[in-house]
Amino acid sequence: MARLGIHQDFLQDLIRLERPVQQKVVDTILRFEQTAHAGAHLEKLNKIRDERLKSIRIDRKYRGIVLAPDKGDQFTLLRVDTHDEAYEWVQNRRVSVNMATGHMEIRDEASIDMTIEALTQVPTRPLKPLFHHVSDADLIRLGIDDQIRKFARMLTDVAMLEALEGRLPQIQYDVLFGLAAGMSPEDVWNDVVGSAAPEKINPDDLEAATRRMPDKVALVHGPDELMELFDKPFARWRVYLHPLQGEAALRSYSGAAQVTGGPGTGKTVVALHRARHLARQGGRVLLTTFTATLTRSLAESLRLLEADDEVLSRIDVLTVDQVARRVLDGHSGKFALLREDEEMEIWRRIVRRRDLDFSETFLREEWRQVVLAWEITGSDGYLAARRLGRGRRLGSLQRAKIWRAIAEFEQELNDRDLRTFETVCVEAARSLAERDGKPYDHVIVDEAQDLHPVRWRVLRAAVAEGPDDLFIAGDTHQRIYDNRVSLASVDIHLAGRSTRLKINYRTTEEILAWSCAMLAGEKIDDLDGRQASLSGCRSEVHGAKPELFRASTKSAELAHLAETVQSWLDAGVQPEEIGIAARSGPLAQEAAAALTRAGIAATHLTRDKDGAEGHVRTITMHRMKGLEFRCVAVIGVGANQVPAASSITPLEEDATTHWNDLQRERCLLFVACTRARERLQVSWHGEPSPFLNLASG
Ligand SMILES: Nc1ncnc2c1ncn2[C@@H]1O[C@H](COP(=O)(O)OP(=O)(O)OP(=O)(O)O)[C@@H](O)[C@H]1O
Repeated sequence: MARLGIHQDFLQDLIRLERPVQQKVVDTILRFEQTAHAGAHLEKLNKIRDERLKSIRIDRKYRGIVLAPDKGDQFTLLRVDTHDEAYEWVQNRRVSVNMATGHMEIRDEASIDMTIEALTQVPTRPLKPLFHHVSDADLIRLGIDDQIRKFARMLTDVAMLEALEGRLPQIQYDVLFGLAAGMSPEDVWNDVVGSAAPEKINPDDLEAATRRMPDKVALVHGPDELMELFDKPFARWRVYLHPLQGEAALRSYSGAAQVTGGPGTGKTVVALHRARHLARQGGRVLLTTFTATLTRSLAESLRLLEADDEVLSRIDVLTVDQVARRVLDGHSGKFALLREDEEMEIWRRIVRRRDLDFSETFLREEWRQVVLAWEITGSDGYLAARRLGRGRRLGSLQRAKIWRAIAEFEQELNDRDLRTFETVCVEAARSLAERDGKPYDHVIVDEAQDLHPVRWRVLRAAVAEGPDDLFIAGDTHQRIYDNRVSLASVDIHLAGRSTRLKINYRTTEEILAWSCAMLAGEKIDDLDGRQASLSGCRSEVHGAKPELFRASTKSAELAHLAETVQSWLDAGVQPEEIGIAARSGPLAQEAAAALTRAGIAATHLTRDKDGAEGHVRTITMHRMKGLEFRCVAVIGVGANQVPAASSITPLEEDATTHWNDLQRERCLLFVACTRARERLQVSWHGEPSPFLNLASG
């Protein structure tokens, strides 16, 4: 039976078509797949360069463009447009196989030929060729074919290359752009070409070429899946998986493994596919992360991915704290949990009573980051502790005083039978470690960068050490809480079982590059004790540059926000596809009120309040994690608001924590900006935040 693959770019176009046209596209595709001689539906086009491109009739006005291979029965739908537009597109295009990646690629062959011709006419000028430093052998190895090589050799300036962006096959353009920017062929190979080339590439076998790119061309199984794909085009991650994503999600590992990568590279998608894969094999799976909001969104996505209730019943989607509470409820019964402000009050009383010259925040962090993180139980251990990650040097006498204060705090919790989230985890980890039977066969962690060591110990103890025990997805550039860990210190050893994803599927290249520039020069550790890197993280989708707006007052900033949101709505963006992020809850709330006053329905999202249908969402930057929007406005990015002064430890109190706090605030802004799919506006009143990348907006 003929199979029709759907190219992902086409799916994006489809969202823009009117509903009745979408329905006709679905009908056409179903008819195509149901007939024995699928080719019979296809029309040959005259005067086109590549005869393997055929047209398919959708209705009187619309045509589809289908790649029909010379042999085989796998076809690929590349485009749907009005008759004239579709014909204009196809006329000059040629499809080929990239000899480095083995993938199918499309170029505007006519424009490239015309440019070569025009350049040949220009009298030679004594300018150095742009690629004088790159040998033909390197160009060929990087997949630059004859036509593009001829073009590349004529260039003397990168602007000439940029003028043909969108007309060259994308990978070949990126290769040349990287070389022109001074990257070595090795770096270009690693960052652009990516994975190892397939062994044997047949330049004429387009069917094999499309099979090698499941993240771009998905073969849909049956009409239901097809309808669903059209109904929920944003959930296309269910069927389009990059080979690296698929491999990371489905392979067997001899022990703990991780997937890393910059924002929007599909780490959560991999975690979801892995959870389903392991549950389908009969395993009891824990899919976990650090906030209840994120678990809710994971659970929803999982239901999109897997319809079988039996498989779903084998997957628990819980925060680590929920897992720990379940364990304790099981053997200690109900217990009282301290809120953070109540806990601070106890520390404050201890500081006053003992007349200490340390703040309550310093003591609490010393307890969390040294005593709990390193499982210190006695004064000897504390006096000898290396206090990694803490910046203030402490003499023996100071340590002794601090230890007395910590012991008093722990005693008070004990006497009053109180627990904090962390102590619940400590007890749960101990209880789990003593058990022979573990509650799970596989533990999958998303947003791993934000878990405290005590939570890691719960997870380590919840699954027996062995093949496929722990699978960890995270990106330390997006760490937005105070928790740092080296996995080896909690007995999780990755031993090189790590995959780094590089293609961002959420954001445009313009938004991604602008946001990444805010982290340039920051030294950020990964979970394995090495330095993390965003190099090579890129998006294949282009769009408008981020817009920066400086207002003189807060009300002028909010008035400008209302104008921007209105212009997005006027352009056809749905209200719920717009997210407004602010550093503080009150500012996010004010933004919702300002929008409402301007006649735009808006809701401020909180732990207990989801956005209503037809409402724009305003959210704190912390709550942006796990969400994404077509259009994002980040507001209040002024020097007085970002970083938030109250979240920064004074330099004189603890220098390391001070710098860590600043880095975390910078990462928080990075997270908020990288939630935008298509449009990003960043605004402030007064002086701009020192983190802002003012240069290239
Ligand atoms: N192979 C793919 N094809 C199409 N879309 C994809 C693919 N992989 C991921 N996506 C989409 O990209 C977006 C980001 O994916 P996901 O949330 O998994 O990334 P992430 O790496 O976990 O992001 P972050 O670290 O920023 O939270 C989602 O909209 C997802 O649907």
